[in-house]
Amino acid sequence: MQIGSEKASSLDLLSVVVASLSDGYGLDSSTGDAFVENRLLIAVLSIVIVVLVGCVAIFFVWRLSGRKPVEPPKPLVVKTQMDTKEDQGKKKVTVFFGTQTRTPEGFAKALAEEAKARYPNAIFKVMDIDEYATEDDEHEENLKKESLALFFLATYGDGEPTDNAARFYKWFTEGKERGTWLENLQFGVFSLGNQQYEHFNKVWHDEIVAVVVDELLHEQGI
Ligand SMILES: Cc1cc2nc3c(=O)[nH]c(=O)nc-3n(C[C@H](O)[C@H](O)[C@H](O)COP(=O)(O)O)c2cc1C
Repeated sequence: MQIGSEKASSLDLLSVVVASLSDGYGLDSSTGDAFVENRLLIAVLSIVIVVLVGCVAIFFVWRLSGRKPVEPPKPLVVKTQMDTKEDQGKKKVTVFFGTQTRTPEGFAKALAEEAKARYPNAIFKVMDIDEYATEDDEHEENLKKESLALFFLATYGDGEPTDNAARFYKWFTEGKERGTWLENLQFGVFSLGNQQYEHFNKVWHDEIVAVVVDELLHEQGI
């Protein structure tokens, strides 16, 4: 079988090898050169591919090792105890939430986070209003120590407070005879409701849950 010495393809080489095996022919010198050249080419290509694969692998390892592990969101620390030493002298803000399915809690936490970033010298506590006091007397005792309180209160049922705010609401609205005792308290009340409800943000006497709290805070604070 004749094979051009200059341009022997892999196919040609293969057929020579097969022929030499079956017919006992040996490779002539030119075919041998082409074979050596192709082997060299394959070896170079193999090295290039191995180097490329290695580079890609090193790149991915480097990317993965450089990437910071995803940190879970830090829970907002809810302080229930009085000031620690480092807190003393700082403005204290308590953000209460009255909620059924946590929407007001989300707002309260978002506000506290934003405010913390803006006012690093203030201390923000986010508080489930139901956990503010175990006994009714504690409500008064604790509220007297507040200087700035924010309330996020949702309206439910026929314009009623949420379950977790019911106890505070009852205590607060039934204690009108307390007179003026919150004069040092600055406060803000945010009402959460839905206009699609007949009693949009309303309780008896056409008052809003949050408005009731707001009005009473005014009454008892001024
Ligand atoms: C069963 C139910 C009753 C509600 N009743 C009232 C209502 O009487 N007046 C009102 O303004 N909003 C009402 N809302 C709307 C909620 O106050 C509002 O969706 C609020 O954001 C819910 O907060 P949450 O995450 O604490 O449930 C009611 C919602 C539900 C699901």
